[in-house]
Amino acid sequence: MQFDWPYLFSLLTFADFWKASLVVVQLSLLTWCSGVVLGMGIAFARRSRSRVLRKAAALYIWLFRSLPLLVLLIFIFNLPQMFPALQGVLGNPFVASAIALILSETAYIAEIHRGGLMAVQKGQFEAGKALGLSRGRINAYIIVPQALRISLPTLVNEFITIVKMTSLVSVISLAEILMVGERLYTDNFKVMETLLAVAFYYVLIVTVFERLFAWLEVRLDIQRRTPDAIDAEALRTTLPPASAPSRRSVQPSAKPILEVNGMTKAFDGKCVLDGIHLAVHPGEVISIIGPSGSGKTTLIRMINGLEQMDKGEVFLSGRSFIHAGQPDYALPWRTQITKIGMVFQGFNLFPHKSVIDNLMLAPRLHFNEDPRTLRQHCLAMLDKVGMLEHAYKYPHQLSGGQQQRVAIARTLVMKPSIILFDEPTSALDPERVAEVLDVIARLAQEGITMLIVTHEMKFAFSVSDRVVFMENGHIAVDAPPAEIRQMTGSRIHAFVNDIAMS
Ligand SMILES: Nc1ncnc2c1ncn2[C@@H]1O[C@H](COP(=O)(O)OP(=O)(O)OP(=O)(O)O)[C@@H](O)[C@H]1O
Repeated sequence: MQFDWPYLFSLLTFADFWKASLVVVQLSLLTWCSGVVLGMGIAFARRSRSRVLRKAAALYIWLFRSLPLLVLLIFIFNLPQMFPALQGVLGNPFVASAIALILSETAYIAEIHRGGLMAVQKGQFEAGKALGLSRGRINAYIIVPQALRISLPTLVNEFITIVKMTSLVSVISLAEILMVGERLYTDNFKVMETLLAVAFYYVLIVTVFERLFAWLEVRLDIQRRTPDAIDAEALRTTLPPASAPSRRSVQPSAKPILEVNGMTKAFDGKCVLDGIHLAVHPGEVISIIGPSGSGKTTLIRMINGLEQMDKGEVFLSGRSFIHAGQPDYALPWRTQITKIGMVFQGFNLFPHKSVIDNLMLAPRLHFNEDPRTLRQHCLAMLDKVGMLEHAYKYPHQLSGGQQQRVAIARTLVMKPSIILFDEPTSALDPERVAEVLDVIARLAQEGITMLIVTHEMKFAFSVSDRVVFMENGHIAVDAPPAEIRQMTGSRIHAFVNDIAMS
């Protein structure tokens, strides 16, 4: 039998094929979009703390990944035999196909999302939590956008798989591309010509969508973005005047702004903090030093609820803030957390947001401030840490020291009563350490209350009102630097000298 080229070319303009292509596109998009949304729900359920939810999600994924799509399609299309009331809905092959495809694809896409969610660094959630954002907002604004960006290539791949899988729905008589072809070649026996036309339509759909998604990937790729140029000098003149640095005035007699009472914590049965008591007064700068593993970071993380304590309580401005056994996101914590700022060792900037958006995210969600005023305030804080000209860059376009200065500005825009610093310079190259320490020293001069975990002894002794020396989960020394300098022959003296020599 001769290959019929004119017949093949005529099929490229055959109306039924174009209509069937539209059905394939509609069905694929509906399946993919529903799968992306529902799959995210299942992925979260899979990571939920609720055992029931975790089990239910795992069961769903196991079941619908095990069932062949063909079996599912025929089963759903024939369900009205058991439940005649469903005939009105499932009697429509498009609806039955969509339901079967969505049920099946959601299971696969949920696992893709789970991979994406797992790839987002834990510090991102903690940064959101430290900024007082609810779990839902952290997920919506910080975690999910990053997870989707990570999974996009795999999700696109899944879309293409869906397009090809739609050919199976011909089994329940939906007029998609393969079905149109089958009808033709069973009439005229021109199998090769017809199947080539069928292939053409699938390749065309896949190519169009591949191009579309490739364009989307480029648009979403922040690595390719060049930041808008900024005239920092001109911008500075539009900013609200920086408040004149208030001379530091520590009032030891005033009520503590932060009080830690009997804080105790064990990890895997090993006591890491053993009944810590600490009072921080307004305007005070306290450095926490001590050997590795003495519990400094754990202490600071428990003060703002990033880690749960076993015993004890934290008071903020005289009010109970966190206590042992308190559920995560309990009300007192929720309402007061923005008063405590946190600067992390690893910066934890949001990589999918520009510098200015990193600063604006939390205040925009917390405070009912006019967006223009808020933006000006954020720019002023960037100016304060010497980062104004970098306002429209992304975190990956900054050095470590610059990222840490942005992280400090992000904390300052929340107008906290006290800022906790967890080894703010430990992740920096030696030549970048000074620029961050300078910023912290300036904040100290302005009278901002600070609790700083640090290994920078010279800095700690020069800016602090008190130095707290921790050892084996205890506070071994809590005294002004001048007093500590007199403690020759003591353990802290030896420790400080050791660090200074190293
Ligand atoms: N999530 C955790 N699970 C188990 N053990 C932990 C956890 N976090 C901290 N620890 C342990 O608690 C102890 C204190 O850790 P922590 O990070 O508070 O010490 P640190 O004084 O800050 O040390 P470094 O100066 O090295 O950062 C260490 O022995 C550490 O291994």
